Amino acid sequence: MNPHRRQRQHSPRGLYLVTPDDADCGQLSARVAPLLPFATWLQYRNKAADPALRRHQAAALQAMCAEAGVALIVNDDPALAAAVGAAGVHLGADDGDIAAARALLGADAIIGVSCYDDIDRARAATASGADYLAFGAFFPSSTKPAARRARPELLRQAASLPLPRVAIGGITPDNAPALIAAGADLIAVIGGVFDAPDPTAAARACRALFT
Ligand SMILES: Cc1ncc(COP(=O)(O)OP(=O)(O)O)c(N)n1
Ligand SMILES: Cc1nc(C(=O)O)sc1CCOP(=O)(O)O
Ligand SMILES: [Mg+2]
Repeated sequence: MNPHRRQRQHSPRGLYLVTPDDADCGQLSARVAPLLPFATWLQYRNKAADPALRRHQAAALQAMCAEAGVALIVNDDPALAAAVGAAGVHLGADDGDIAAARALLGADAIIGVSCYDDIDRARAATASGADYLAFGAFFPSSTKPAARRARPELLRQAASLPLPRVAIGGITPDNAPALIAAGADLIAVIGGVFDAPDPTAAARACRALFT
């Protein structure tokens, strides 16, 4: 079995690092490499890249993740996840359905679903075979300023569902403890790590919140 997919059998916890849009392949790899020791999962997300660049960057990150023992999850695009042998895919409301992704990626793949502030969407995703549920945005996000906002109480409510809960949106090492106390199993972070004065220290601090 792919060792990165084996995590699906356990209860994943920790930092779910998400990449910033960065068109420079070498720079993206150099920014991510020192952070991988602190990440449970890495999501490749680049909303600005064309398909060729996305393919190139996803393949480079997959090689780094395989080396580091971190599961790579590709945002939006099950076909790209399959092409580079990633561990899974993250699907939002506009990104296609779980069944199609499952058919393409197989039973072991990690398929995550955005639930925003909507517990009914989380129930439906659970019934459709999702592997984790993402809620947010919990804090103002400079990456996604117009993101719908969610309250920590939603994480408590989602404890009734049998899947890992991911919190996203404006998360930093300073504000994450309230979300973890509310039940977040993973914190998904872009700016709170990559825009920090010392990204490695920020990633380490996120990781330490789960120990
Ligand atoms: C872990 C995680 N949670 C939520 C999202 C957002 O997905 P989506 O709503 O499809 O928005 P985009 O990221 O595609 O702009 C995510 N990517 N990851
Ligand atoms: C990609 C994304 N999705 C969100 C949601 O609420 O679904 S918030 C968000 C942005 C996450 O980046 P940062 O950590 O910089 O705020
Ligand atoms: Mg999406």
